[in-house]
Amino acid sequence: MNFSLMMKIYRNPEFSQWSELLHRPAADTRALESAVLPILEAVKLRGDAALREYTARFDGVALTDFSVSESEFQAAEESCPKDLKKAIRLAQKNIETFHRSQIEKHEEVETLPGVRCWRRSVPIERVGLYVPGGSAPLYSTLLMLGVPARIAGCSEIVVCTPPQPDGTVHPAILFTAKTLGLSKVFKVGGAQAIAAMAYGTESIPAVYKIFGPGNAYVTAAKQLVARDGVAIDLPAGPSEVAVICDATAQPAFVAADLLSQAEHGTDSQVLLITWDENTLKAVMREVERQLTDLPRRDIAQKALENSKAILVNTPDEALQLSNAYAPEHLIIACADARALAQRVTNAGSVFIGHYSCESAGDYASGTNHTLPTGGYARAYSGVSLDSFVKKITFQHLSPDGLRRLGPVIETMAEAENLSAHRRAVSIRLNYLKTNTIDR
Ligand SMILES: NC(=O)c1ccc[n+]([C@@H]2O[C@H](COP(=O)([O-])OP(=O)(O)OC[C@H]3O[C@@H](n4cnc5c(N)ncnc54)[C@H](O)[C@@H]3O)[C@@H](O)[C@H]2O)c1
Ligand SMILES: N[C@H](CO)Cc1c[nH]c[nH+]1
Ligand SMILES: [Zn+2]
Repeated sequence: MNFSLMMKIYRNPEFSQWSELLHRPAADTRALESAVLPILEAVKLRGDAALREYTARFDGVALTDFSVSESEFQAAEESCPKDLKKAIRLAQKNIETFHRSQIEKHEEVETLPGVRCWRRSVPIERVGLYVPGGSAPLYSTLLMLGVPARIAGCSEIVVCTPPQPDGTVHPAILFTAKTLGLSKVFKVGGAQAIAAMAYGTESIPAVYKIFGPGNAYVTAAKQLVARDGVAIDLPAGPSEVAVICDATAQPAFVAADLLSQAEHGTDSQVLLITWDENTLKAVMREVERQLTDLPRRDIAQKALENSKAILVNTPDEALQLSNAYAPEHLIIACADARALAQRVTNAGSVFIGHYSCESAGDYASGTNHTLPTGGYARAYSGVSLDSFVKKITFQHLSPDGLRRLGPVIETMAEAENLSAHRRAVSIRLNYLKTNTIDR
């Protein structure tokens, strides 16, 4: 058994090797941009006609109508297995519970007597949700995006997802959409779907913010349309997991977790970090064993080639490494997992202890699975209720409030040489004193 062929093993790496450890297989941004820009331009200029061409080219389907009809929703509901429907409903309930808990109470505060400030969360009216469907129909992503969009109160919710080779959408995606009360579902995927939601076409309405993960084309398209003023959620690219484990971990559990993200795509990356050599060896053996009967073995195997098993000296070093890497998902499978979790500074979502598998967060624990990848977890959060609202600030100054604050504003405006700013105050203060407008 030669597992070093799958995942590169690093034993007690020097600090000088860290940049290699933290490296992710980078997409060729230039090549991606030159593939994606013409798609965006074509959809912007030619709307549905361009969508038809790209859908034929990339998805192999000739479609005349992109919108999912009522009879297709009906057929999907009938063909979706009962136990799957039940599972989707339970996951939806948990995701709802967790995201409802994010509703903020905004307090009104008086910063000075007569000067009151407050904030209100206002839903983004038009949002577009991208549900990946290239290599797997990720209906769970629709739950992760649709539930908070609904709770936030977004009034127009557009869903785009690639058609299957027979021109339909996977029944689980349509059942989920129906359960969430989302009826605007379009059979368009890839960069062309992002362009359609950004610029609008004859059949697909333009939105103000685009959400959802996807492959490199989708992620590049989101970043490019953002230059045209459409908001995007976050860079959610190829899936990743880092597992920090000690000798108390079950190697079979850890291997299953690593493979669960490796099977997403050949560009996924997984990291094993431990200070126990025997555990490292046992996990690697398990990975090799479990790989043999994995239906998506070829994909996972390729992803493992990008992946690393790292033997560190101490738990401290494990955490430092993980914080520097900023994984999308971090599993801490250690005896004192909760204490270690307190010291996580960079990660999308953290799974604590031997029974908190990452798939729980992918589907049904309640947390959101749309998370920052590629190191963006250093500065970005995953999708949450906040992602679907704007927080508008309000203030009200009474005459007394302005009397108190006015001189401060005048002084500050003067120091910036902005006399119109100053006048906006002085003209009012003078009016309060003399009841006349000073010209
Ligand atoms: N970070 C997260 O939160 C998160 C969550 C779920 C999934 N993911 C990731 O999402 C990705 C899903 O990717 P996918 O490919 O399965 O589905 P996808 O829906 O993102 O992409 C499929 C589309 O790509 C387009 N496409 C295919 N080949 C093309 C080409 N040569 N040129 C231009 N466009 C092309 C097609 O139009 C197709 O419809 C995976 O990498 C997975 O790891 C990430
Ligand atoms: N792990 C993915 C996020 O990186 C989400 C997902 C959807 N289905 C299964 N997994
Ligand atoms: Zn997953």
